[in-house]
Amino acid sequence: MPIATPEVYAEMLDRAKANGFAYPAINVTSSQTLNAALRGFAEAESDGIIQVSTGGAEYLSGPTVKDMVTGALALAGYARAVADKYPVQIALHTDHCPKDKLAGFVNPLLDISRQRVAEGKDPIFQSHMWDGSACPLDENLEIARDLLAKAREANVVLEVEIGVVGGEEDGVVGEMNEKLYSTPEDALATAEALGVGDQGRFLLAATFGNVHGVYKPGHVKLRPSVLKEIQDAVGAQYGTEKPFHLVFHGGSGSSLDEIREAISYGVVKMNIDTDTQYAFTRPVADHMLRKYDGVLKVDGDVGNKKDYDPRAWGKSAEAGMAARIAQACDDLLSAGNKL
Ligand SMILES: O=C(CO)COP(=O)(O)O
Ligand SMILES: O=C[C@H](O)COP(=O)(O)O
Ligand SMILES: [Zn+2]
Ligand SMILES: [Zn+2]
Repeated sequence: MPIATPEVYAEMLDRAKANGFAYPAINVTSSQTLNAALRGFAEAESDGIIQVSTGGAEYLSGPTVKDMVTGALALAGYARAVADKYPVQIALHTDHCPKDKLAGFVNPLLDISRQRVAEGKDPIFQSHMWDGSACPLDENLEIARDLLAKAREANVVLEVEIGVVGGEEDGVVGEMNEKLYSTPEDALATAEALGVGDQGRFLLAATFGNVHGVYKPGHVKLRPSVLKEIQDAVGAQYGTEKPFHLVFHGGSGSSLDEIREAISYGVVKMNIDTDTQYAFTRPVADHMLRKYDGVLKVDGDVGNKKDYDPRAWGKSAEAGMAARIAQACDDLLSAGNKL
């Protein structure tokens, strides 16, 4: 299938909310992890979302080049070419973009998409995330308002974050405090600033103890009921049930109960990175340890080209990651549910 058009993406998101399921949103950083994600979605017969972080985009441009726009465009171009071969709908998204990176990432990408849409083409990415969680809420929402207007012109969905996601993001470890839980007041302010879909389509990452990375139990507690409080408060004010399309960050390591409860409150997208990173690398570790005398030139020997060919371990890595994604599709009830 071609990459989801804005119309198809809108239908995907609305179907998920109406039918009580969510899409895994998988972070990718290379053609291999992208191919693994496509394979995982196809094997689960699930539509899905593939996303790239600012660090991922920088890496994709070449680790010495470090240009986020170049890397993001390269990833999208590659995805557009290969996604055609899979029987599922895939939307492309860019992950957390803080204020100091807007000018070098989301703004130029939105400009390119606006230009394309003016020429009658589809946008490059179907959605972008603005992460204003480090700003005061007023400023976060003011920037979100501007971006939502630009995104609307580009036929792009905007994801915004209220509250804070803990753990690691681009190597920076965030604080663990009460800000990890969004409040109904934050959500009401969001609806006031951005509407409830009438000023342009947006996704809301309202936090409920979400953390990037996987930690030992007891670190922070996920409280999905925070999402219900938010939907109920804003729903009562605007006379709609579950007004927000919600995003669950830090999906790795979450229990099935937490996931299913969150979905029941209107989560339509769950981000997964750490678990799929591990699922990719685990088979590589196995390969290197089992075949160390093939991948290394031990004691002056010549090694084994068949073992150190990057495709040999790359294929196992991709299979491992694809299986974890198929698992996520089962957990999120998107498996077997494609458009
Ligand atoms: O939220 C995420 C990306 O935005 C992913 O979080 P995890 O790495 O904890 O799965
Ligand atoms: O933001 C969280 C995702 O796990 C992306 O991670 P990254 O910023 O290290 O690419
Ligand atoms: Zn954040
Ligand atoms: Zn996140």
